[in-house]
Amino acid sequence: MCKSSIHSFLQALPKVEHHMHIEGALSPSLIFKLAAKNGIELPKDDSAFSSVESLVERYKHFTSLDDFLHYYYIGMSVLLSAGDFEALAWDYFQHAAADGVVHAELFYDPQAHTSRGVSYSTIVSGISAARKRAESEFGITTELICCFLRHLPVSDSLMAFDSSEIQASFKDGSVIGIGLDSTELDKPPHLWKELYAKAATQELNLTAHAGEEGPAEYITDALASLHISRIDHGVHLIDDPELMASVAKEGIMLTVCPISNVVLKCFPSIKDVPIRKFLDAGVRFSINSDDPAYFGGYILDNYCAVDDAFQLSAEEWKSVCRAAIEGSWCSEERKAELLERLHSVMEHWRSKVA
Ligand code: HPA
Ligand SMILES: [Zn+2]
Repeated sequence: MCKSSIHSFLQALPKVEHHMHIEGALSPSLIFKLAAKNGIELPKDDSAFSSVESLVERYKHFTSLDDFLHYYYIGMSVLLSAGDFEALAWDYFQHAAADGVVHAELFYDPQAHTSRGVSYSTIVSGISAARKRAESEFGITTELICCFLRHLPVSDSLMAFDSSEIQASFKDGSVIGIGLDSTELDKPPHLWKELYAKAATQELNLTAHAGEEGPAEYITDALASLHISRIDHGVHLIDDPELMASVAKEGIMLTVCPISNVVLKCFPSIKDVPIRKFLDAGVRFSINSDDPAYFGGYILDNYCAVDDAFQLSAEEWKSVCRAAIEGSWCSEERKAELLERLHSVMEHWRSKVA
């Protein structure tokens, strides 16, 4: 962890989170609690589910994205009622508030719940109750991004997208964009071209996971076929200097998740995550937690890990935070407030170190 004065500076920075799966905030203790409450039997043939401690231990040994996703989908099987989703989201917002998050754009995976018989309104109403409370108690503003699952047939995504409940949540503004997540290898982005074309006609914001485990070509493909304005992860951009220069020039933001990348074996250590290379190449990025309850770190842990590995200057941290605010999908008024807040934190920091 970082030294205490740097830590307090990083804590105070007004953080925006763009890459945070709400189901990835489901802690082992909440999994066991909700499983007991809801009478859900966790797998008996996997000793990882013997106790909270054994599950925490298993999470330290993920071998790949798909190895993690196996546990991610079992974990979320305990979520049944709106109250369960509210408890999950509230757990996240308490961490977010402590870490200095001021605005969060949260992913959720409706297909993973509706396929288990949980209604869409149960998911969204539970998360919304926690969102309202986070805004009134912590001043954290939030948006929702509906993610579609790549391990399922494309036709499933199209059916979900067209469902009256999901359409209603786009129309009433409670959900502002779509994303694409889950298994990446052998699932090239262009397969979801029709889904993204439909979403574009509804003026939804568009993002997709690309170049996490998959190659840089998937980033090219996602930009060309899906017309996304952000790239989730996108770290394999580093393998294609020409593409990197074009992403920098276009100002397309990557939502980078350093601890996730190390835990899921995309890179051997945080030092290998191309943070410094992106800074040098002028690639915009935000720093995010992805699935903090599975990866052992919330957003501030990610900021601290990056600082430990790369020793960013205060000005570099300011530019990371500014890019994150500017790359958000909130109102221009909210962005202006957040930029003002960033300015105040920087002034305060400079007066302390002067
Ligand atoms: O990092 C991720 N990648 C793909 N799908 C996911 N679903 C949750 N987290 C992830
Ligand atoms: Zn993700």
